[in-house]
Amino acid sequence: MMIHTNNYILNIKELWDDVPEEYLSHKERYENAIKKAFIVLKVLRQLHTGNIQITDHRTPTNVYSIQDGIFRNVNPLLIHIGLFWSTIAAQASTEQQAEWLQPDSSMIGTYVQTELGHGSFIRGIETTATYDSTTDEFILHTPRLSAYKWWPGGLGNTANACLVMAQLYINGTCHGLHIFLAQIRDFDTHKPLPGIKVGEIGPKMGFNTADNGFLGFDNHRIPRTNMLMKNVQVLRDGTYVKPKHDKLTYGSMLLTRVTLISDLAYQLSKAATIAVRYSAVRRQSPIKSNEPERQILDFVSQQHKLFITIASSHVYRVVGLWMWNSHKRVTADIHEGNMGQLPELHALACCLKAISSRDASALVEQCRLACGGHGYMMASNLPQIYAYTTAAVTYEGEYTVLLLQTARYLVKFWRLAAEHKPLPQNFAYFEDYIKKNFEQWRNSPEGIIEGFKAIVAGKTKAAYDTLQCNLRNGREFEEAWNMASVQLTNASEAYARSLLCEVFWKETVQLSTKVSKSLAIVLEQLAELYLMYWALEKHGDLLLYSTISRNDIEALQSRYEELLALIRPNAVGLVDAFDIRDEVLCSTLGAYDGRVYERMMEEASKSPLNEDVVNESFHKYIRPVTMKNKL
Ligand SMILES: CCCCCCC/C=C/C(=O)SCCNC(=O)CCNC(=O)[C@H](O)C(C)(C)COP(=O)(O)OP(=O)(O)OC[C@H]1O[C@@H](n2cnc3c(N)ncnc32)[C@H](O)[C@@H]1OP(=O)(O)O
Ligand SMILES: Cc1cc2nc3c(=O)[nH]c(=O)nc-3n(C[C@H](O)[C@H](O)[C@H](O)COP(=O)(O)OP(=O)(O)OC[C@H]3O[C@@H](n4cnc5c(N)ncnc54)[C@H](O)[C@@H]3O)c2cc1C
Repeated sequence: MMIHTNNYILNIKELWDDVPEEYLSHKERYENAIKKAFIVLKVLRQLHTGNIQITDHRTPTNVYSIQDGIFRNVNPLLIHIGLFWSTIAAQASTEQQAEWLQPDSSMIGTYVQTELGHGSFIRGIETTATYDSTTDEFILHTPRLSAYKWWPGGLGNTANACLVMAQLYINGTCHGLHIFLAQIRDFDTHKPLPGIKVGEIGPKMGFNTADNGFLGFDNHRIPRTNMLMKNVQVLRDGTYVKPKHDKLTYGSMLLTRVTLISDLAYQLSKAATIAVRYSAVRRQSPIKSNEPERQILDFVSQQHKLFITIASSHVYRVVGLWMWNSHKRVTADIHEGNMGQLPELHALACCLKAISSRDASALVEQCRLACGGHGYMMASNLPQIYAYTTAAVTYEGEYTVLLLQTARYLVKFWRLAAEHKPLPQNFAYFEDYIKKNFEQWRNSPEGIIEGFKAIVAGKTKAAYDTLQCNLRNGREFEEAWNMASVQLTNASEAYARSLLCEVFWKETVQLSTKVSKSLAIVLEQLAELYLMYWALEKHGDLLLYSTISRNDIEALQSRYEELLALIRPNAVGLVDAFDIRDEVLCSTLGAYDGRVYERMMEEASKSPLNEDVVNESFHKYIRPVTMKNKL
């Protein structure tokens, strides 16, 4: 059947709510979401098997992105689709994949790693998987309350299987964390299997349809062949065959961190679309007293809040793709047995995931504030986008924890530089910094990129020197590291920013040669705006670590303001170009037709509090008090 999938999905009536989901109870929201999730899953399966064919080259992406509109919150099958299948595909042996990755499988799975007691420090995970060679089984066990799994999406009510991260024990020896496939509910009745305690963790700031759950095992047995065995094996006699790299088990986290960058770009484009369109419709105060009220988008301070959001969405789209391609290359190398590029990929993914999620949530919040009071309405959809985006600062590796991973990588190269040992080309600037080979400041994108590299070098040096000083004062390495951790995270943050600036600028310049002259001009303006914005934000660091002067900063400020004016006429066109349908934006403020006030009134009329002209609480509670002496 040849179908244009977007229209197909848009026409499935059950996927679209008459009553906004905010008016539903926690339970009703889940039930509504799960109904929709299985309609979407069916469409995805039909796409997979070719029963529905793609007539639009962008369709696979759109099926996923349109889910934001269908669920407004989160698809309870997000982890089933996004992490369960991908982890099996990446970490299970060929035979396991053939058995488990069937399109008509009965398994609805999730990725179960975090525990009540441990999320960031995963070596501290307490769930055990003990090999019993007499029965050829692993025994999964939750030894205490803190070992209960806590958080996995879809675990509460939906999943009947999961990939569980547990400490592997063979003959009393702990071999560390490994991943096991465990069935947790009966496929037919959906009742928890004996030895399984499973449930949902309750309402959260966002992710309220994600069905996050808890799970405990009471000596639950699974076949030995349920350990994911692509990179590591346990043989029938209990022999342990080590992986080629001891962090390959962490591969799903690495992949998700990479994919999140593009997802966050998309969330930013939604927030920018809403806030820019609203700012073009909204008029408040004249600029000159004798003039009519102006579109709020004409206020330069409003442009300052919004254009960086448009630019940042492009940055994370470009850098997300760049990281995706790096991940593909490194994974292909790993298949060939070459692990050499893995540490770099991990270091990049950590800091870029941390900064992209932090930037995205700060900018979404900025867009919400830029819409004034109306941005606070759920019907603007900005609160939901914020709640979704800010969760990404924590999940898949908490912000600070990930920056500290990247800091390990930076410190290694600084040590090489300090000891005058050879450095890879991409860290040659560390040596320049040590030799004080400072470039003369240039007020240009290239100059700013060099300036950011000087900040990375300067901050890494400061952190490294503090670390060494702590060591000289007799501290043990881990303690010295903890004492330097504020400076270490600062160095990582600067490193991420320098990467973002460099990759975005270079890719934009390259892209500009392939598109029309007029488009190239706008793309370069956005890229330049991004670099100028961050140079001005970090001007204190530039003064500390580069050769920039006060005059240079003033010139940067003027150019930045010039760019705001240049971008203003294209602002609405730029967000229209994100091409996000009204059904996905779900925003009274951001719809394409600009009927903001009409839509707000239409949404308000859906409030159950408007169902009765006089609410019954008046008779029960208000009237007895207000009319007490008058009756
Ligand atoms: C679009 C999808 C939407 C998704 C929806 C949301 C779903 C959310 C799901 C989740 O949140 S799942 C749970 C995610 N949990 C985490 O991310 C936990 C974060 N913690 C960690 O990753 C680790 O604990 C740690 C912080 C990396 C430390 O691990 P560990 O204690 O084992 O490390 P060390 O022994 O200290 O060794 C560090 C050493 O290892 C290297 N390394 C660490 N991770 C990786 C990796 N993934 N790949 C490659 N290498 C890795 C690291 O570079 C260090 O190397 P050296 O410096 O020692 O050379
Ligand atoms: C919406 C959502 C969905 C999730 N989905 C899943 C899922 O599907 N599957 C799953 O397994 N998990 C999931 N998680 C769990 C998530 O991965 C963890 O919450 C996350 O890894 C952070 O761990 P934590 O909660 O233990 O935070 P903690 O590590 O306790 O962090 C608390 C504070 O301690 C600091 N801190 C901790 N360690 C260090 C350190 N070494 N150095 C410096 N500071 C430190 C942190 O910076 C932070 O400020 C989800 C979480 C959320 C919010």
